[in-house]
Amino acid sequence: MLSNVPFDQLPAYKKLKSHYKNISQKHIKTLFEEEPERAKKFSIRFGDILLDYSKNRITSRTRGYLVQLAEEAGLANAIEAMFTGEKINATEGRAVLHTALRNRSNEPVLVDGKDVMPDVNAVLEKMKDFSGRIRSGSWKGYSGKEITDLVNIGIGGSDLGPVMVTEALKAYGKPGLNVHFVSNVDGTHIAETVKPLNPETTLFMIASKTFTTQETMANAHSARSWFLEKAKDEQFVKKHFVAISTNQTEVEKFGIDPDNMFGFWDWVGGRYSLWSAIGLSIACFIGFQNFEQLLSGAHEMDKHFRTTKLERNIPVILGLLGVWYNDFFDAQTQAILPYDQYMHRFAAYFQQGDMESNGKSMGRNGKPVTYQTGPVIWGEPGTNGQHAFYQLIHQGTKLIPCDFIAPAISHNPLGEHHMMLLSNFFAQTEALMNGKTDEEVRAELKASGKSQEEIDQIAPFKIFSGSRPTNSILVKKITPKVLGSLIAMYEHKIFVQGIIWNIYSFDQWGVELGKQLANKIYPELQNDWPVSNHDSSTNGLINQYKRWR
Ligand SMILES: O=P(O)(O)OC[C@H]1O[C@](O)(CO)[C@@H](O)[C@@H]1O
Repeated sequence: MLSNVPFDQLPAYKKLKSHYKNISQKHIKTLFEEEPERAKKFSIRFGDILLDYSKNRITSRTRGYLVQLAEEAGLANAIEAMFTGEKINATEGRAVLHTALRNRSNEPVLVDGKDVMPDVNAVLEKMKDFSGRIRSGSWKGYSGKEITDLVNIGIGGSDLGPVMVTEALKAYGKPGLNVHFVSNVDGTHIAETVKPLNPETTLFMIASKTFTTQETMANAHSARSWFLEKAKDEQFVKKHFVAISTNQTEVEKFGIDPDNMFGFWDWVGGRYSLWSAIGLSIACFIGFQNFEQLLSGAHEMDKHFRTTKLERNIPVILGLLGVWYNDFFDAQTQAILPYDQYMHRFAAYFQQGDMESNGKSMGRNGKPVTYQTGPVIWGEPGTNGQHAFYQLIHQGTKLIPCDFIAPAISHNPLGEHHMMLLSNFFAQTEALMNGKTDEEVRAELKASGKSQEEIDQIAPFKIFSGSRPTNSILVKKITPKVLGSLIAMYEHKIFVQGIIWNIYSFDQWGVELGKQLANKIYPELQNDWPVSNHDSSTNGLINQYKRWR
Protein backbone atom coordinates (compact mmCIF):
# COMPACT_ATOMS: atom_id res chain seq x y z
CA MET A 1 0.00 0.00 0.00
CA LEU A 2 1.24 3.45 -0.91
CA SER A 3 1.00 6.09 1.78
CA ASN A 4 -1.43 8.90 1.00
CA VAL A 5 -0.40 11.91 3.00
CA PRO A 6 -0.60 15.18 1.04
CA PHE A 7 2.90 16.40 0.37
CA ASP A 8 2.35 19.83 1.96
CA GLN A 9 1.49 18.11 5.23
CA LEU A 10 4.81 16.33 5.55
CA PRO A 11 7.12 17.81 8.23
CA ALA A 12 9.96 18.27 5.69
CA TYR A 13 7.68 20.42 3.52
CA LYS A 14 7.55 23.08 6.23
CA LYS A 15 11.31 22.90 6.69
CA LEU A 16 11.80 23.37 2.97
CA LYS A 17 9.39 26.30 2.94
CA SER A 18 11.41 28.24 5.48
CA HIS A 19 14.72 27.04 4.04
CA TYR A 20 13.58 28.36 0.66
CA LYS A 21 13.33 31.86 2.14
CA ASN A 22 17.02 31.74 3.10
CA ILE A 23 18.34 30.25 -0.07
CA SER A 24 16.18 31.70 -2.81
CA GLN A 25 18.11 34.97 -2.91
CA LYS A 26 21.47 33.26 -3.06
CA HIS A 27 23.18 33.17 -6.44
CA ILE A 28 24.55 29.81 -7.62
CA LYS A 29 27.84 31.65 -8.25
CA THR A 30 27.98 32.48 -4.56
CA LEU A 31 27.30 28.86 -3.68
CA PHE A 32 30.37 27.91 -5.75
CA GLU A 33 32.45 30.59 -4.03
CA GLU A 34 31.40 29.27 -0.66
CA GLU A 35 31.99 25.68 -1.71
CA PRO A 36 34.55 25.47 -4.51
CA GLU A 37 34.33 21.66 -4.50
CA ARG A 38 30.57 21.60 -5.11
CA ALA A 39 30.91 19.66 -8.32
CA LYS A 40 32.32 16.68 -6.45
CA LYS A 41 29.71 16.88 -3.73
CA PHE A 42 26.79 17.22 -6.09
CA SER A 43 27.55 14.73 -8.82
CA ILE A 44 26.99 11.02 -9.26
CA ARG A 45 28.80 8.67 -11.60
CA PHE A 46 26.88 5.66 -12.90
CA GLY A 47 28.84 3.57 -15.42
CA ASP A 48 29.16 5.66 -18.56
CA ILE A 49 26.86 8.35 -17.21
CA LEU A 50 27.89 11.34 -15.13
CA LEU A 51 25.20 13.47 -13.51
CA ASP A 52 26.51 16.83 -12.32
CA TYR A 53 23.79 18.66 -10.43
CA SER A 54 26.02 21.18 -8.72
CA LYS A 55 24.67 24.11 -10.80
CA ASN A 56 21.44 24.07 -8.83
CA ARG A 57 20.10 26.39 -6.16
CA ILE A 58 20.77 23.98 -3.37
CA THR A 59 23.13 23.34 -0.47
CA SER A 60 23.76 20.13 1.44
CA ARG A 61 21.01 21.24 3.79
CA THR A 62 18.54 21.53 0.91
CA ARG A 63 19.43 18.04 -0.23
CA GLY A 64 19.03 16.77 3.33
CA TYR A 65 15.53 18.23 3.64
CA LEU A 66 14.55 16.96 0.20
CA VAL A 67 15.72 13.46 1.06
CA GLN A 68 13.78 13.69 4.29
CA LEU A 69 10.73 14.63 2.23
CA ALA A 70 11.18 11.50 0.14
CA GLU A 71 11.52 9.38 3.27
CA GLU A 72 8.42 10.86 4.84
CA ALA A 73 6.48 10.27 1.62
CA GLY A 74 7.32 6.56 1.95
CA LEU A 75 9.44 6.44 -1.20
CA ALA A 76 11.50 3.40 -0.19
CA ASN A 77 8.36 1.33 0.42
CA ALA A 78 6.79 2.57 -2.79
CA ILE A 79 9.84 1.51 -4.81
CA GLU A 80 9.65 -1.97 -3.34
CA ALA A 81 5.91 -2.08 -3.94
CA MET A 82 6.43 -1.31 -7.63
CA PHE A 83 9.25 -3.79 -8.18
CA THR A 84 7.43 -6.58 -6.37
CA GLY A 85 4.23 -6.31 -8.37
CA GLU A 86 1.90 -4.68 -5.85
CA LYS A 87 -1.13 -3.14 -7.54
CA ILE A 88 0.07 0.42 -7.12
CA ASN A 89 -1.96 1.57 -10.13
CA ALA A 90 -4.94 1.48 -7.82
CA THR A 91 -7.46 3.34 -9.99
CA GLU A 92 -7.09 0.64 -12.66
CA GLY A 93 -6.38 -2.16 -10.18
CA ARG A 94 -3.09 -3.06 -11.85
CA ALA A 95 0.52 -3.76 -11.00
CA VAL A 96 3.19 -1.59 -12.61
CA LEU A 97 5.94 -3.81 -13.90
CA HIS A 98 7.80 -2.36 -16.84
CA THR A 99 10.87 -3.25 -14.75
CA ALA A 100 10.01 -6.96 -15.20
CA LEU A 101 10.25 -6.55 -18.98
CA ARG A 102 13.94 -5.75 -18.62
CA ASN A 103 14.65 -7.95 -15.61
CA ARG A 104 17.81 -9.50 -17.00
CA SER A 105 18.48 -11.24 -13.67
CA ASN A 106 15.42 -13.36 -14.43
CA GLU A 107 14.56 -13.52 -10.75
CA PRO A 108 10.84 -14.29 -10.31
CA VAL A 109 8.44 -11.34 -10.27
CA LEU A 110 5.01 -12.25 -8.95
CA VAL A 111 1.66 -10.82 -9.97
CA ASP A 112 -1.26 -12.42 -8.10
CA GLY A 113 1.14 -15.15 -7.02
CA LYS A 114 2.25 -16.01 -10.57
CA ASP A 115 5.78 -15.45 -11.85
CA VAL A 116 5.56 -13.26 -14.97
CA MET A 117 9.12 -13.92 -16.13
CA PRO A 118 8.40 -17.08 -18.20
CA ASP A 119 5.82 -15.13 -20.24
CA VAL A 120 8.15 -12.15 -20.60
CA ASN A 121 10.95 -14.42 -21.81
CA ALA A 122 8.67 -16.27 -24.23
CA VAL A 123 7.66 -13.01 -25.93
CA LEU A 124 11.29 -11.91 -26.08
CA GLU A 125 12.17 -15.21 -27.77
CA LYS A 126 9.39 -14.67 -30.29
CA MET A 127 10.67 -11.15 -30.96
CA LYS A 128 14.18 -12.50 -31.39
CA ASP A 129 13.02 -15.04 -33.93
CA PHE A 130 10.87 -12.59 -35.86
CA SER A 131 13.43 -9.78 -35.93
CA GLY A 132 16.09 -12.28 -37.01
CA ARG A 133 13.90 -13.43 -39.91
CA ILE A 134 13.14 -9.88 -41.03
CA ARG A 135 16.79 -8.84 -40.85
CA SER A 136 18.16 -11.94 -42.57
CA GLY A 137 15.57 -11.68 -45.33
CA SER A 138 14.14 -15.13 -44.64
CA TRP A 139 10.69 -13.61 -43.92
CA LYS A 140 9.32 -13.11 -47.40
CA GLY A 141 6.43 -11.02 -48.65
CA TYR A 142 3.63 -12.46 -50.78
CA SER A 143 5.62 -12.25 -53.99
CA GLY A 144 8.71 -13.86 -52.47
CA LYS A 145 10.62 -10.62 -51.90
CA GLU A 146 12.41 -9.59 -48.71
CA ILE A 147 10.89 -6.97 -46.44
CA THR A 148 12.58 -3.58 -46.82
CA ASP A 149 10.12 -1.34 -45.01
CA LEU A 150 8.48 -1.70 -41.63
CA VAL A 151 5.57 0.55 -40.78
CA ASN A 152 4.60 0.76 -37.11
CA ILE A 153 1.02 1.94 -36.73
CA GLY A 154 0.25 3.08 -33.19
CA ILE A 155 -0.19 6.22 -31.13
CA GLY A 156 0.94 7.59 -27.76
CA GLY A 157 2.88 4.93 -25.92
CA SER A 158 2.52 2.57 -28.88
CA ASP A 159 4.42 5.01 -31.07
CA LEU A 160 6.52 7.56 -29.20
CA GLY A 161 8.95 5.09 -27.60
CA PRO A 162 9.79 3.18 -30.80
CA VAL A 163 10.07 6.47 -32.73
CA MET A 164 12.39 7.99 -30.15
CA VAL A 165 14.61 4.92 -29.77
CA THR A 166 14.94 4.11 -33.47
CA GLU A 167 15.93 7.74 -34.05
CA ALA A 168 18.32 7.85 -31.08
CA LEU A 169 19.97 4.60 -32.23
CA LYS A 170 19.87 5.23 -35.95
CA ALA A 171 23.61 4.64 -36.07
CA TYR A 172 22.84 0.99 -35.21
CA GLY A 173 20.13 0.58 -37.85
CA LYS A 174 20.38 -2.06 -40.56
CA PRO A 175 21.13 -0.48 -43.93
CA GLY A 176 18.38 -1.27 -46.40
CA LEU A 177 15.77 -1.82 -43.70
CA ASN A 178 13.66 1.29 -43.16
CA VAL A 179 11.29 1.95 -40.28
CA HIS A 180 8.33 4.29 -40.56
CA PHE A 181 5.80 5.38 -37.99
CA VAL A 182 2.18 6.34 -38.54
CA SER A 183 0.28 7.72 -35.58
CA ASN A 184 -1.98 10.61 -36.53
CA VAL A 185 -5.55 9.91 -37.65
CA ASP A 186 -5.02 12.75 -40.15
CA GLY A 187 -5.05 10.78 -43.41
CA THR A 188 -2.00 12.70 -44.51
CA HIS A 189 0.17 10.67 -42.18
CA ILE A 190 -0.60 7.25 -43.63
CA ALA A 191 -0.98 8.58 -47.19
CA GLU A 192 2.42 10.27 -47.22
CA THR A 193 4.10 7.35 -45.46
CA VAL A 194 2.97 4.65 -47.89
CA LYS A 195 3.35 6.80 -51.02
CA PRO A 196 6.93 5.72 -51.77
CA LEU A 197 6.48 2.14 -50.48
CA ASN A 198 5.92 -1.12 -52.32
CA PRO A 199 3.27 -3.42 -50.76
CA GLU A 200 5.33 -6.46 -51.79
CA THR A 201 8.20 -5.43 -49.49
CA THR A 202 6.31 -3.61 -46.72
CA LEU A 203 5.29 -5.08 -43.38
CA PHE A 204 2.86 -3.33 -41.03
CA MET A 205 3.07 -3.65 -37.27
CA ILE A 206 -0.22 -2.71 -35.69
CA ALA A 207 0.74 -1.64 -32.18
CA SER A 208 -2.06 -1.04 -29.74
CA LYS A 209 -2.40 -2.25 -26.20
CA THR A 210 -6.17 -2.17 -26.41
CA PHE A 211 -6.53 -2.68 -30.17
CA THR A 212 -9.51 -0.34 -30.04
CA THR A 213 -7.82 3.06 -30.29
CA GLN A 214 -9.66 5.03 -32.97
CA GLU A 215 -6.59 6.51 -34.66
CA THR A 216 -4.68 3.25 -34.81
CA MET A 217 -7.60 1.19 -36.06
CA ALA A 218 -8.44 3.76 -38.77
CA ASN A 219 -4.83 3.78 -39.94
CA ALA A 220 -4.62 -0.02 -39.77
CA HIS A 221 -7.71 -0.41 -41.97
CA SER A 222 -6.39 2.12 -44.49
CA ALA A 223 -3.04 0.30 -44.55
CA ARG A 224 -4.89 -2.95 -45.22
CA SER A 225 -6.87 -1.44 -48.09
CA TRP A 226 -3.69 0.06 -49.58
CA PHE A 227 -2.01 -3.33 -49.34
CA LEU A 228 -4.92 -5.28 -50.82
CA GLU A 229 -5.27 -2.88 -53.74
CA LYS A 230 -2.09 -4.44 -55.09
CA ALA A 231 -1.86 -7.81 -53.33
CA LYS A 232 -5.55 -8.59 -54.09
CA ASP A 233 -5.73 -11.75 -51.99
CA GLU A 234 -6.77 -11.51 -48.28
CA GLN A 235 -4.61 -14.57 -47.60
CA PHE A 236 -1.51 -12.46 -48.05
CA VAL A 237 -2.40 -10.23 -45.10
CA LYS A 238 -0.67 -12.64 -42.73
CA LYS A 239 2.69 -12.14 -44.44
CA HIS A 240 2.43 -8.35 -44.19
CA PHE A 241 0.58 -7.60 -40.95
CA VAL A 242 1.60 -8.40 -37.39
CA ALA A 243 -0.07 -7.20 -34.22
CA ILE A 244 1.32 -6.08 -30.89
CA SER A 245 -1.42 -6.04 -28.32
CA THR A 246 -2.95 -7.36 -25.13
CA ASN A 247 -6.27 -7.97 -26.89
CA GLN A 248 -6.25 -11.22 -28.89
CA THR A 249 -9.99 -11.13 -29.67
CA GLU A 250 -9.76 -7.79 -31.46
CA VAL A 251 -6.54 -8.80 -33.22
CA GLU A 252 -8.26 -11.86 -34.68
CA LYS A 253 -11.31 -9.81 -35.65
CA PHE A 254 -9.02 -7.57 -37.68
CA GLY A 255 -7.82 -10.66 -39.53
CA ILE A 256 -4.31 -10.98 -38.17
CA ASP A 257 -3.08 -14.51 -37.62
CA PRO A 258 -2.69 -15.12 -33.83
CA ASP A 259 0.72 -16.63 -34.66
CA ASN A 260 1.70 -13.15 -35.79
CA MET A 261 0.57 -11.55 -32.58
CA PHE A 262 3.08 -10.37 -29.98
CA GLY A 263 1.46 -10.09 -26.59
CA PHE A 264 2.00 -8.05 -23.50
CA TRP A 265 0.09 -7.54 -20.31
CA ASP A 266 -2.13 -5.09 -18.47
CA TRP A 267 0.66 -4.39 -15.98
CA VAL A 268 2.61 -2.62 -18.73
CA GLY A 269 1.52 1.01 -19.05
CA GLY A 270 1.37 2.36 -22.61
CA ARG A 271 3.99 5.05 -21.98
CA TYR A 272 6.28 2.50 -20.31
CA SER A 273 5.90 -0.16 -22.98
CA LEU A 274 8.85 0.23 -25.33
CA TRP A 275 10.58 -2.59 -23.42
CA SER A 276 7.77 -4.97 -24.32
CA ALA A 277 6.68 -6.29 -27.72
CA ILE A 278 5.85 -2.64 -28.51
CA GLY A 279 9.61 -2.43 -29.09
CA LEU A 280 9.41 -4.92 -31.99
CA SER A 281 10.23 -2.26 -34.59
CA ILE A 282 13.26 -1.31 -32.48
CA ALA A 283 14.45 -4.93 -32.30
CA CYS A 284 14.07 -5.33 -36.06
CA PHE A 285 15.85 -2.09 -36.83
CA ILE A 286 18.85 -2.28 -34.46
CA GLY A 287 18.94 -6.06 -34.09
CA PHE A 288 17.87 -8.18 -31.15
CA GLN A 289 21.29 -8.12 -29.47
CA ASN A 290 21.21 -4.35 -29.37
CA PHE A 291 17.63 -4.46 -28.11
CA GLU A 292 18.86 -6.67 -25.28
CA GLN A 293 21.56 -4.11 -24.54
CA LEU A 294 18.83 -1.48 -24.27
CA LEU A 295 17.04 -3.71 -21.76
CA SER A 296 20.29 -4.30 -19.86
CA GLY A 297 20.98 -0.59 -19.57
CA ALA A 298 17.51 -0.07 -18.13
CA HIS A 299 17.94 -3.04 -15.77
CA GLU A 300 21.20 -1.57 -14.44
CA MET A 301 19.38 1.67 -13.70
CA ASP A 302 16.54 -0.28 -12.06
CA LYS A 303 19.02 -1.94 -9.72
CA HIS A 304 20.62 1.40 -8.93
CA PHE A 305 17.19 2.90 -8.20
CA ARG A 306 16.10 0.01 -6.03
CA THR A 307 19.26 -0.41 -3.97
CA THR A 308 21.10 2.92 -3.72
CA LYS A 309 20.53 5.16 -0.72
CA LEU A 310 18.39 8.14 -1.55
CA GLU A 311 21.08 10.86 -1.51
CA ARG A 312 23.21 8.96 -4.06
CA ASN A 313 20.28 7.75 -6.13
CA ILE A 314 20.15 9.45 -9.55
CA PRO A 315 16.39 9.26 -10.28
CA VAL A 316 15.64 10.27 -6.68
CA ILE A 317 17.92 13.31 -6.84
CA LEU A 318 16.49 14.37 -10.22
CA GLY A 319 12.95 13.91 -8.94
CA LEU A 320 13.62 15.90 -5.78
CA LEU A 321 15.26 18.75 -7.68
CA GLY A 322 12.19 18.89 -9.88
CA VAL A 323 9.94 19.11 -6.80
CA TRP A 324 12.18 21.84 -5.35
CA TYR A 325 11.72 24.09 -8.38
CA ASN A 326 8.12 23.13 -9.14
CA ASP A 327 6.73 23.63 -5.67
CA PHE A 328 9.03 26.11 -3.97
CA PHE A 329 10.33 28.29 -6.83
CA ASP A 330 7.02 28.04 -8.75
CA ALA A 331 8.75 26.85 -11.92
CA GLN A 332 6.09 25.72 -14.35
CA THR A 333 8.14 23.82 -16.86
CA GLN A 334 11.17 21.57 -17.23
CA ALA A 335 13.32 21.59 -20.35
CA ILE A 336 15.15 18.52 -21.64
CA LEU A 337 17.92 19.58 -24.01
CA PRO A 338 19.95 16.81 -25.64
CA TYR A 339 23.10 17.90 -27.45
CA ASP A 340 22.77 14.98 -29.84
CA GLN A 341 20.82 15.20 -33.06
CA TYR A 342 19.84 11.52 -32.88
CA MET A 343 18.04 12.27 -29.59
CA HIS A 344 15.73 14.79 -31.23
CA ARG A 345 12.56 12.98 -30.08
CA PHE A 346 13.72 12.45 -26.49
CA ALA A 347 11.88 15.43 -25.02
CA ALA A 348 8.74 14.61 -27.03
CA TYR A 349 8.87 11.07 -25.67
CA PHE A 350 9.00 12.30 -22.10
CA GLN A 351 6.22 14.77 -22.73
CA GLN A 352 3.94 11.78 -22.68
CA GLY A 353 6.00 9.91 -20.07
CA ASP A 354 5.90 12.75 -17.59
CA MET A 355 2.77 14.73 -18.42
CA GLU A 356 0.45 11.74 -18.84
CA SER A 357 1.85 10.29 -15.61
CA ASN A 358 1.96 13.30 -13.33
CA GLY A 359 -0.55 15.66 -14.92
CA LYS A 360 -3.00 14.93 -12.10
CA SER A 361 -4.74 17.05 -9.50
CA MET A 362 -6.48 14.43 -7.37
CA GLY A 363 -4.48 13.13 -4.42
CA ARG A 364 -4.23 9.42 -3.57
CA ASN A 365 -6.41 10.24 -0.57
CA GLY A 366 -9.25 11.14 -2.98
CA LYS A 367 -8.97 14.87 -2.27
CA PRO A 368 -7.78 17.54 -4.71
CA VAL A 369 -4.15 18.46 -4.15
CA THR A 370 -3.38 21.92 -2.82
CA TYR A 371 -0.01 22.32 -4.56
CA GLN A 372 1.50 22.07 -8.01
CA THR A 373 2.13 18.62 -9.52
CA GLY A 374 3.63 17.63 -12.89
CA PRO A 375 5.48 20.28 -14.89
CA VAL A 376 5.19 21.02 -18.58
CA ILE A 377 7.98 19.10 -20.31
CA TRP A 378 9.52 20.45 -23.46
CA GLY A 379 12.78 20.72 -25.34
CA GLU A 380 14.69 20.44 -28.58
CA PRO A 381 18.22 19.40 -29.35
CA GLY A 382 21.12 21.81 -28.92
CA THR A 383 22.41 23.82 -30.59
CA ASN A 384 19.15 24.40 -32.53
CA GLY A 385 17.31 25.43 -29.38
CA GLN A 386 19.95 28.06 -28.65
CA HIS A 387 18.89 29.91 -31.77
CA ALA A 388 15.20 29.56 -30.98
CA PHE A 389 14.09 29.70 -27.35
CA TYR A 390 17.20 30.00 -25.16
CA GLN A 391 16.73 33.78 -25.09
CA LEU A 392 13.80 33.24 -22.73
CA ILE A 393 15.74 30.76 -20.60
CA HIS A 394 18.59 33.26 -20.20
CA GLN A 395 16.77 36.55 -19.80
CA GLY A 396 13.04 35.85 -19.55
CA THR A 397 10.89 36.30 -16.45
CA LYS A 398 10.35 32.57 -15.97
CA LEU A 399 12.58 30.15 -14.13
CA ILE A 400 13.17 27.13 -16.34
CA PRO A 401 15.18 24.28 -14.85
CA CYS A 402 17.02 22.53 -17.69
CA ASP A 403 18.56 19.11 -18.16
CA PHE A 404 21.47 19.26 -20.57
CA ILE A 405 22.43 15.85 -22.02
CA ALA A 406 25.46 15.19 -24.23
CA PRO A 407 27.67 12.31 -25.34
CA ALA A 408 31.47 12.70 -25.15
CA ILE A 409 31.87 10.54 -28.26
CA SER A 410 29.85 11.16 -31.40
CA HIS A 411 28.68 8.51 -33.86
CA ASN A 412 29.64 10.98 -36.59
CA PRO A 413 32.97 12.49 -35.64
CA LEU A 414 33.05 14.83 -38.58
CA GLY A 415 36.03 17.21 -38.37
CA GLU A 416 35.56 19.58 -35.45
CA HIS A 417 31.76 19.34 -35.31
CA HIS A 418 31.52 17.47 -32.05
CA MET A 419 33.98 19.71 -30.24
CA MET A 420 31.99 22.72 -31.39
CA LEU A 421 28.76 21.11 -30.23
CA LEU A 422 30.21 20.30 -26.83
CA SER A 423 31.75 23.74 -26.39
CA ASN A 424 28.16 25.00 -26.61
CA PHE A 425 26.94 22.36 -24.17
CA PHE A 426 29.53 23.40 -21.56
CA ALA A 427 29.16 27.11 -22.27
CA GLN A 428 25.39 27.19 -21.87
CA THR A 429 25.22 25.80 -18.35
CA GLU A 430 28.09 28.04 -17.31
CA ALA A 431 26.40 31.09 -18.80
CA LEU A 432 23.04 30.22 -17.27
CA MET A 433 24.70 29.93 -13.89
CA ASN A 434 27.00 32.97 -14.01
CA GLY A 435 24.95 35.41 -16.02
CA LYS A 436 26.57 38.77 -16.63
CA THR A 437 26.60 41.65 -14.15
CA ASP A 438 26.12 45.33 -14.90
CA GLU A 439 29.81 45.84 -14.13
CA GLU A 440 30.91 43.15 -16.57
CA VAL A 441 28.61 44.48 -19.28
CA ARG A 442 29.92 48.03 -18.87
CA ALA A 443 33.56 46.91 -18.91
CA GLU A 444 32.92 44.96 -22.10
CA LEU A 445 31.20 47.88 -23.80
CA LYS A 446 33.97 50.24 -22.76
CA ALA A 447 36.59 47.88 -24.18
CA SER A 448 34.71 47.83 -27.48
CA GLY A 449 35.07 51.62 -27.73
CA LYS A 450 31.50 52.71 -26.86
CA SER A 451 30.94 56.20 -25.43
CA GLN A 452 29.66 56.63 -21.87
CA GLU A 453 26.25 57.70 -23.22
CA GLU A 454 26.00 54.60 -25.39
CA ILE A 455 27.08 52.42 -22.48
CA ASP A 456 24.39 53.87 -20.20
CA GLN A 457 21.76 53.29 -22.86
CA ILE A 458 22.59 49.76 -23.86
CA ALA A 459 24.01 48.19 -20.66
CA PRO A 460 20.70 47.28 -18.95
CA PHE A 461 19.65 45.12 -21.88
CA LYS A 462 22.84 43.11 -21.81
CA ILE A 463 22.63 42.11 -18.17
CA PHE A 464 21.94 38.43 -17.42
CA SER A 465 20.82 37.69 -13.89
CA GLY A 466 22.24 34.14 -14.03
CA SER A 467 21.54 31.65 -11.22
CA ARG A 468 19.39 29.65 -13.65
CA PRO A 469 19.53 26.02 -12.58
CA THR A 470 20.76 23.18 -14.78
CA ASN A 471 21.67 19.51 -14.54
CA SER A 472 24.43 18.26 -16.82
CA ILE A 473 24.17 14.66 -17.90
CA LEU A 474 27.36 13.78 -19.72
CA VAL A 475 27.55 10.26 -21.13
CA LYS A 476 30.40 8.51 -22.86
CA LYS A 477 28.44 7.63 -25.99
CA ILE A 478 24.78 7.07 -26.85
CA THR A 479 24.89 3.28 -27.09
CA PRO A 480 21.80 1.07 -26.69
CA LYS A 481 22.88 0.36 -23.12
CA VAL A 482 23.41 4.00 -22.17
CA LEU A 483 20.13 4.98 -23.80
CA GLY A 484 18.33 2.23 -21.85
CA SER A 485 19.75 3.62 -18.61
CA LEU A 486 18.80 7.19 -19.50
CA ILE A 487 15.21 6.26 -20.29
CA ALA A 488 14.85 4.25 -17.08
CA MET A 489 16.41 7.13 -15.17
CA TYR A 490 13.66 9.51 -16.33
CA GLU A 491 10.93 6.90 -15.82
CA HIS A 492 11.97 6.53 -12.19
CA LYS A 493 12.32 10.28 -11.74
CA ILE A 494 8.64 10.55 -12.73
CA PHE A 495 7.78 7.79 -10.25
CA VAL A 496 9.60 9.58 -7.41
CA GLN A 497 7.68 12.78 -8.07
CA GLY A 498 4.33 11.01 -8.28
CA ILE A 499 4.95 9.40 -4.90
CA ILE A 500 5.93 12.69 -3.31
CA TRP A 501 2.99 14.59 -4.81
CA ASN A 502 0.70 11.83 -3.55
CA ILE A 503 -0.88 11.22 -6.95
CA TYR A 504 -1.43 8.11 -9.08
CA SER A 505 1.15 8.21 -11.87
CA PHE A 506 0.02 5.17 -13.84
CA ASP A 507 -3.51 5.92 -14.97
CA GLN A 508 -4.58 8.44 -17.65
CA TRP A 509 -8.26 9.21 -17.14
CA GLY A 510 -7.71 12.73 -18.42
CA VAL A 511 -7.31 11.47 -21.96
CA GLU A 512 -10.76 9.86 -21.94
CA LEU A 513 -13.06 12.90 -22.06
CA GLY A 514 -11.76 14.16 -25.41
CA LYS A 515 -12.06 10.62 -26.84
CA GLN A 516 -15.66 10.29 -25.63
CA LEU A 517 -16.71 13.62 -27.10
CA ALA A 518 -15.02 12.93 -30.43
CA ASN A 519 -16.93 9.66 -30.64
CA LYS A 520 -20.17 11.54 -29.99
CA ILE A 521 -19.48 14.24 -32.58
CA TYR A 522 -18.22 11.89 -35.29
CA PRO A 523 -21.71 10.61 -36.32
CA GLU A 524 -22.97 14.21 -36.41
CA LEU A 525 -20.42 14.96 -39.12
CA GLN A 526 -21.66 12.14 -41.32
CA ASN A 527 -24.61 14.12 -42.68
CA ASP A 528 -25.14 17.68 -43.88
CA TRP A 529 -27.79 18.80 -41.37
CA PRO A 530 -26.87 21.72 -39.16
CA VAL A 531 -26.33 20.86 -35.49
CA SER A 532 -27.83 22.79 -32.59
CA ASN A 533 -27.26 20.52 -29.59
CA HIS A 534 -23.91 21.99 -28.48
CA ASP A 535 -22.91 25.39 -27.16
CA SER A 536 -22.99 28.25 -29.71
CA SER A 537 -19.26 28.08 -30.35
CA THR A 538 -19.14 24.34 -31.06
CA ASN A 539 -22.38 24.50 -33.13
CA GLY A 540 -20.98 27.41 -35.16
CA LEU A 541 -17.69 25.66 -35.87
CA ILE A 542 -19.32 22.36 -36.87
CA ASN A 543 -21.84 24.11 -39.12
CA GLN A 544 -19.17 26.22 -40.81
CA TYR A 545 -17.18 23.03 -41.42
CA LYS A 546 -20.27 21.46 -43.02
CA ARG A 547 -20.74 24.48 -45.29
CA TRP A 548 -17.11 24.49 -46.40
CA ARG A 549 -16.36 20.84 -46.95
O1 LIG B 1 -1.88 1.29 -27.21
P1 LIG B 1 -3.25 1.85 -27.28
O2 LIG B 1 -4.24 1.05 -26.50
O3 LIG B 1 -3.68 2.01 -28.71
O4 LIG B 1 -3.24 3.28 -26.60
C1 LIG B 1 -2.43 4.30 -27.09
C2 LIG B 1 -2.24 5.42 -26.11
O5 LIG B 1 -3.48 5.96 -25.71
C3 LIG B 1 -3.43 6.35 -24.34
O6 LIG B 1 -4.22 5.48 -23.63
C4 LIG B 1 -3.96 7.72 -24.13
O7 LIG B 1 -3.35 8.65 -24.95
C5 LIG B 1 -1.96 6.20 -23.96
O8 LIG B 1 -1.76 6.00 -22.63
C6 LIG B 1 -1.57 5.06 -24.81
O9 LIG B 1 -0.18 5.01 -24.89
